[in-house]
Amino acid sequence: EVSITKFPADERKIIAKAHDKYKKARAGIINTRHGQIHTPAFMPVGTKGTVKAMLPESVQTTGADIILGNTYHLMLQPGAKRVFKLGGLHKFMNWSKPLLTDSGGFQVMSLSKLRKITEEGVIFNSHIDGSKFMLSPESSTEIQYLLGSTITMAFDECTPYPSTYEQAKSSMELTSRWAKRSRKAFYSRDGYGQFGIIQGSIYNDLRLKSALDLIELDFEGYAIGGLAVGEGQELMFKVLDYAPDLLPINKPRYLMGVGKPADIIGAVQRGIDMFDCVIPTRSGRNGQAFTKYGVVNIRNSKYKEDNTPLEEDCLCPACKNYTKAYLHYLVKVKEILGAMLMTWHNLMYFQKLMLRIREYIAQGKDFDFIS
Ligand SMILES: CNc1nc2c(CCNCC3CCCC3)c3nc(N)[nH]c(=O)c3cc2[nH]1
Ligand SMILES: [Zn+2]
Repeated sequence: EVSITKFPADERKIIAKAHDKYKKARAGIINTRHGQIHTPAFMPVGTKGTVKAMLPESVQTTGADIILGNTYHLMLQPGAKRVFKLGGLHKFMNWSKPLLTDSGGFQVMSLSKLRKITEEGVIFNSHIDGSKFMLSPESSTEIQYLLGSTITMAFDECTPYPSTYEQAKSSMELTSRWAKRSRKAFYSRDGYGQFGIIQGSIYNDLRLKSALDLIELDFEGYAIGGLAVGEGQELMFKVLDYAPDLLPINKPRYLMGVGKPADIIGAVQRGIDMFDCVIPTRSGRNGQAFTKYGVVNIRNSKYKEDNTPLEEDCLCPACKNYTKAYLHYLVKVKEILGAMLMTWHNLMYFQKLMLRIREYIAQGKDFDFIS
C-alpha cells in the first residue's frame, strides 16, 4: 500500500541513505527562553491551560521540561487577548518552563462542528456556543504570540488518512503556502522558536517536497504531521524510516500526537526528538495505569483487595502512599483523587521512560526494551 515513487538519481540518494541501518537515535538539549528541554522529550498535554487533574508543580516533579497548551480551546475561552492582558499563559497557569502550542487546525477538524477550509484559512463555529471564528496562518501565529508560547507551530492542514495521492498532494501544497504565511507572521525573539509541520501522508515524494518547501523557510524546528491519524504503527514506522532524515539533522524533530511507549521507542530509533500525547493523562483518568508489568486496568475487580502499589519502586504519590485496592475504589466511585493519582503515576512513568531512553542513547546502548 505504501507507494514508493521513483526519484531522480540524486534525490534517490537521500532516500537510500535514510534506509541505512545506522544509529539515528539522538539525545540532546534544546535551549529556550524558559529553560532547557532534554531530548528525547515527552510533552504532557495541557489542553485548557492545565494538565488535567495536576498542579503545575506536580507536573514539574514528574520531570517534564515542557508542556503543551492548546490554541483552539484558549482562543474560544478565555480568549487570547484576555490571556495576554493577564500576563500570558505562563503567568496565567503558573508554569514557568517552556510551553509549546499547536496551531489549532488539527483541533478545529476534530472538535468544531461546521467548518469551511479556504485558501485564507479555516472558518468554523465554536463547539461551545456556535459563534463564528476564523483560524488562518496569520491569526494562529498571532494567537500563539499573545499566549506567549515558547514554541509556536506553523498553521497546517493535517492530511486525513487514508488520502489519495492527489488529495495528499493538494493538502501538502496548501500546508506549504500556509507555512510561508505563518513564517512571515512570526515575531521572532531570542529564545523563542517556530516549528514547521511537514505533511504528505504516506507518499515519500510528497514528504520530500514538503520538507524541501519548509527547509527554505528556515524554521527553528520541524514537526512530522499527518501521522497517528489511524494509519497504524506499521505504516507510521514505514514513513518514519525515511521522513526524519529529510529534515535538518541539527534541528529538533517533533512527531505530533505520539504515542504509546512502543511507538515512542520506535520513533526515537528513527530519529525523533519530541512527542506529545493525551494517552497518559486521558487513559489515567479512565483507570488505565502504565507499569513495567504492562497496562493495569485498575477498575478490574481483581484489584479490589490488592494491597500492593502499582509499582513497588515508583516514587509517585500513588505508588508511595496508596494501594491498587484504594485506586480501584477511587476510580470506581469517580473520586477526583482517583484521577489525580492515576494521572500523576502515568506522567511519572512516561518521563521515566524518556529518562531511560536518554541515558541509553548517551551510553551508546541500544534500547529495545518495551516497557
Ligand atoms: C493523536 N494523533 C495526532 N495528533 C496530531 C496533532 C495534534 C498534536 N497534539 C496537540 C495537542 C492536543 C491537544 C492540545 C494540543 C497534529 N497537529 C497538527 N498541527 N498537525 C498535524 O498533522 C497533527 C497530527 C496529529 N496526529
Ligand atoms: Zn507510580
